[in-house]
Amino acid sequence: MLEIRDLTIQYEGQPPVLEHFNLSMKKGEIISIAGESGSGKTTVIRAILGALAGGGKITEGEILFLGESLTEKSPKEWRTLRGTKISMIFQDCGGTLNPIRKIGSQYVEYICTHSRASKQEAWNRAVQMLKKMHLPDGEAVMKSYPHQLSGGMRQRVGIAMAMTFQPRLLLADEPTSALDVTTQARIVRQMMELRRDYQTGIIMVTHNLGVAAYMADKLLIMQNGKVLDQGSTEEVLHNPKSDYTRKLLAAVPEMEGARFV
Ligand SMILES: Nc1ncnc2c1ncn2[C@@H]1O[C@H](COP(=O)(O)OP(=O)(O)OP(=O)(O)O)[C@@H](O)[C@H]1O
Repeated sequence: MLEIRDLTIQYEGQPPVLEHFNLSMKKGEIISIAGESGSGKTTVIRAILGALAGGGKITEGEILFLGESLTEKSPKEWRTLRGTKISMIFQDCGGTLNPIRKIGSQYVEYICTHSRASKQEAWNRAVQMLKKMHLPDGEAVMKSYPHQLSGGMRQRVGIAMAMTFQPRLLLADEPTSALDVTTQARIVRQMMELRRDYQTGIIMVTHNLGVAAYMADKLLIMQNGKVLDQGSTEEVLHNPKSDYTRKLLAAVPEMEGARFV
């Protein structure tokens, strides 16, 4: 479904921040990218999204999604893909909601921008998605302002929005890092339910190897723009090739059972 070949990315006037990056992803797969701050994790997913920050450029390589080259797409074509076939969630999706507008009006607008749904259809669709994310009273959430919800609830609204069009690929940048452990665990389980129900593939960037180990089929460990370890989660956890991965693993206090940090 997604093939990244030999991808190299540079920000203006700097040496490459990502070098010869490769990744192959099947439908419905969950891939985690872990590694220290500044290793290039966010750059990878922003490149897939066609939204590299300030002056970031792909200088080599290509990204193929559903057999088509993304790197050859115009910004307009890329925008069409975003929000329907490829979606993204952030560390604090709630923070991207407008604080002075109710969730309902923002969610309905989002659906109407990306489809031909009427406002009523969009409202119903939104409530249904909120229910899917186990928000107890979707109607009440729709009538709330973002600040009236907890961080975990806002994050679930963000994930519900991102999943509305049942994208083939969900890019998640530290989706649980800002939350307490119990809420993290709940959101991790809910993301896995979404994969099960919609066969959405997920690429998740995380500092948290516990979350990565629990969720991912494949694991990539990065440092300084390079991939040090890559393979099935089992393989990387039990037979790491690099000293850096071994060090990261030794620093995870507990990875079994329901503990994610
Ligand atoms: N807009 C930018 N302009 C210049 N350099 C940038 C920009 N964004 C990122 N970089 C550089 O690219 C490198 C990789 O950054 P990136 O954000 O991809 O790392 P990361 O692994 O996601 O880190 P973190 O875990 O802190 O988010 C870093 O050296 C960073 O300084």
